[in-house]
Amino acid sequence: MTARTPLMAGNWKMNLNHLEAIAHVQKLAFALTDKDYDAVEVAVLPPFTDLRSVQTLVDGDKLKIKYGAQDVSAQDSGAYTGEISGAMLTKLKCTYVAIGHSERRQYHGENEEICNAKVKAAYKHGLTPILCVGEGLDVRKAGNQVAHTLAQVDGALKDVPAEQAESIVIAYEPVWAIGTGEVATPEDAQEVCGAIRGRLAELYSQELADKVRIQYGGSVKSGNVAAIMAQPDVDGALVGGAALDAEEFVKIVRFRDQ
Ligand SMILES: O=C[C@H](O)COP(=O)(O)O
Repeated sequence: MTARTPLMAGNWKMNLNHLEAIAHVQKLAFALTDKDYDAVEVAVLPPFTDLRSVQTLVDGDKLKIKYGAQDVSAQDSGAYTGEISGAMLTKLKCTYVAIGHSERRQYHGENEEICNAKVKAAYKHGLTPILCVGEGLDVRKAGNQVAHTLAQVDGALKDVPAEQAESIVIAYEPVWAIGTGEVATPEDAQEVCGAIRGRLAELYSQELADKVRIQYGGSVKSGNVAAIMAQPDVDGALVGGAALDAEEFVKIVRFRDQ
């Protein structure tokens, strides 16, 4: 089995303007040490309007924090008002881009076909997708969380070759746990994250599946992160609300101390 470096990513959603973004990243940079970066990869996903400020800070101070966007257009360029292309994000030296977050699926009608096109667009432009998947409460109550989530994985990875898919990050985010304070139990997280790894092995190979990082997301906090990270198929967290508090996010990065 390949050792997977945990990825702790803060998804700021529609919070923090570009000035607040600078102050926030400075706080993270001040607190995080080489010891932290040796153990964990740390990333932030600010709103589009913050990315240039974050890039300037990260470049200027040679920070080890990675960053990325919360969405990307499936198109390369042209008459797509309001869209941001992968090339634009690469130009800003983004590493990651979240694709198919449940809020994009819920409020912007993003389905498997769109997520698949966005995954392909991300790879085309040299970005690493953080593909977000996960079931809503009705599906969970019916006990169909694994089948539902695996169908999302299948759809988003359709015709994506192994040499690209091996670098993907998949974030399992049960929708009922997002922003609700109702975190999945470690066993719930492991059940679905393990099934995702199993599906990657079927779609590609066990070797590829063992390389892919699978995050859990949904009400992650410093108080619950250690138990979730102790699960064998959980390789990081996609953190929403708690990532807006720099001190709390640093504690999450230091999950081994909690
Ligand atoms: O992308 C992050 C997730 O939506 C989790 O958000 P949350 O930590 O506020 O529950």
